[in-house]
Amino acid sequence: MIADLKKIWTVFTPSERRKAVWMLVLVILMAMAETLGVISIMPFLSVLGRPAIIHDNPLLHAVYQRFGFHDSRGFILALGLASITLVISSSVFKTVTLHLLNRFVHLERHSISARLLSRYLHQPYEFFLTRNASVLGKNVLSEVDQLLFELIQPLSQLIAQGAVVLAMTLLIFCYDPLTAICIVAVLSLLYGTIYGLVRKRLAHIGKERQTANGQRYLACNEALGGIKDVKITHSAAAYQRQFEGASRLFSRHMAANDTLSQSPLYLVEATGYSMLIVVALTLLLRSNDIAHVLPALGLYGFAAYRMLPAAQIMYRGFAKLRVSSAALQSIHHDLTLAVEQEVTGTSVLAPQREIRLQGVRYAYPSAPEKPVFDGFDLVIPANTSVGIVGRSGAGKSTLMDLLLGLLRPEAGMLSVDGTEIDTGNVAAWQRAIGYVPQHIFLADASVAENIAFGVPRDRIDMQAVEGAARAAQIHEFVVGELPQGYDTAIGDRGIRLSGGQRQRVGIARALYRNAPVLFFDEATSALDAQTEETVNGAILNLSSKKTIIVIAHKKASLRHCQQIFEVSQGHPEFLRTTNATK
Ligand SMILES: Nc1ncnc2c1ncn2[C@@H]1O[C@H](COP(=O)(O)OP(=O)(O)OP(=O)(O)O)[C@@H](O)[C@H]1O
Repeated sequence: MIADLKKIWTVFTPSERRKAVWMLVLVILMAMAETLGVISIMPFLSVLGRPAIIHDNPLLHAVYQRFGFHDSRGFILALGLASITLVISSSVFKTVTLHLLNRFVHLERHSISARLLSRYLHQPYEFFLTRNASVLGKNVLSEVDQLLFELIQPLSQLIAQGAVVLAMTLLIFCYDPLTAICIVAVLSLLYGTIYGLVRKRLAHIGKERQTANGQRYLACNEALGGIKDVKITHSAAAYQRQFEGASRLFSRHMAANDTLSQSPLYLVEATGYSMLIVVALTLLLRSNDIAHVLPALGLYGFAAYRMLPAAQIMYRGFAKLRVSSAALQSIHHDLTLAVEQEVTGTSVLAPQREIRLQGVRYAYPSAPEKPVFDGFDLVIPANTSVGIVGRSGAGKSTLMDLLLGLLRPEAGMLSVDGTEIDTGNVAAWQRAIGYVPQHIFLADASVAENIAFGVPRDRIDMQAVEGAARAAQIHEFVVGELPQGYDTAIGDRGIRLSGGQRQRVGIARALYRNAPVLFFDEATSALDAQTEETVNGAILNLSSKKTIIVIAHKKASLRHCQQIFEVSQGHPEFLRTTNATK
């Protein structure tokens, strides 16, 4: 538990830790205000029960004299009003503190999920080859909620109510130490025993809840993301079952968690109120004077009224800490992932002479013993067009990812004009690149926003968008057939466009930035022969001063390229230099 508490502390940033300390101070003040409310009822009840006490008790007498009261009725009235004022003020203060606490917790949700997403986005590309995207999404959106609302919020309430219980105990202790010790002992024994009985079950629920939550997200994302395959293979029922299984388990665990963390309340309430009656009877037997018993009973009653729910909330905090431990572990782990220092700047590393892969070895993390390349050499002269072919699985996409600087060679290097590409200059190299992948990702935004991908709407250069769209042979379609031209929304992942149209939007995107190096990974495979020919011709015409690298399955798609290499068995084989001119 101590380890978990330390982890929570490290999840906060230094400024959030300072805020957390302020919250703690407010919470303690809240407990003090509450105690004052309880104390204020005592003189009122004492005088109400036995007005003569005004003159017996020196403190009451001094107050009576100081404010110039003439009869006990007026004094009782004033004491009652003072007590009401204190109780109301303490409630107002509590409400404000509660709001501040809630604000802190909700803004923490924002802060932690934003930092977690940022951590993920700054991981190297390889990280995403081994981690499932929907699990990462679940961590950012759902596990952070679990951490905040099922752990940090109950924990803050635990501290708040802990202070209340402590203040109440001290108050009763001043009045009657033995009773205070008895109350604390009984409450601790009750809650301690219950917690001891359920703690293992709570930890188990926490772990299973997290797995079930992941499976829920996975089933949902896969079914909706691959809706076409789901429809055609009629696998909706299977996905529905997969989702429902995980979702039901998740809900059952949440229900068990709520029950286990709430159920002792009734037992403890029953015990608490029974104890109150026992205390009342004992007091009555001891003094036989109801006037003496009344104030003490008022105090105990009010203290019990405040203490029992507070003790229950404390128990709930401990129980939630147990259940949410698994979520805390994974968020804490991911928040401490090392991130690549992003090199800021605008420099562009455009090749003047060559792009070179030299002695490159690369194996995927999941198959470290099976390198895709070992001792791989390739030289791409600047301002030429180079085609790369190879059978399926030969390593073309891996080669592309190495050239793009997404994958880092384990041995050997990628260099541009003799400069080795490393973490310090990979961003400058990538700024020189326009890339058209095999599967183009289109955002649910307008055509213009998709072509100028990543550029804020108001900073899009519409002339450049149109120029790129013309070169990619999509301009006529956009202005002629789309209802709002470049402003037309193309739907989630471009669902309102054909495969070829999507590819051409992707090509226009690569051309928009006017990058000196263009990579095409099977980028024209969805185009008919005539459009492919026109697109390829247009790209090569447009890019008279560009280095173009094209990956294709069919050699025929590479006829515009000046050099063609075939990748086979981890090595490039120079096939030919074509007559293609740029
Ligand atoms: N993330 C990965 N983890 C492990 N192995 C991988 C991964 N991606 C690809 N591979 C393996 O690396 C080899 C090269 O794959 P790559 O995708 O580069 O081939 P390719 O030539 O582009 O194939 P295709 O033309 O079918 O797209 C294959 O044996 C493949 O199984």
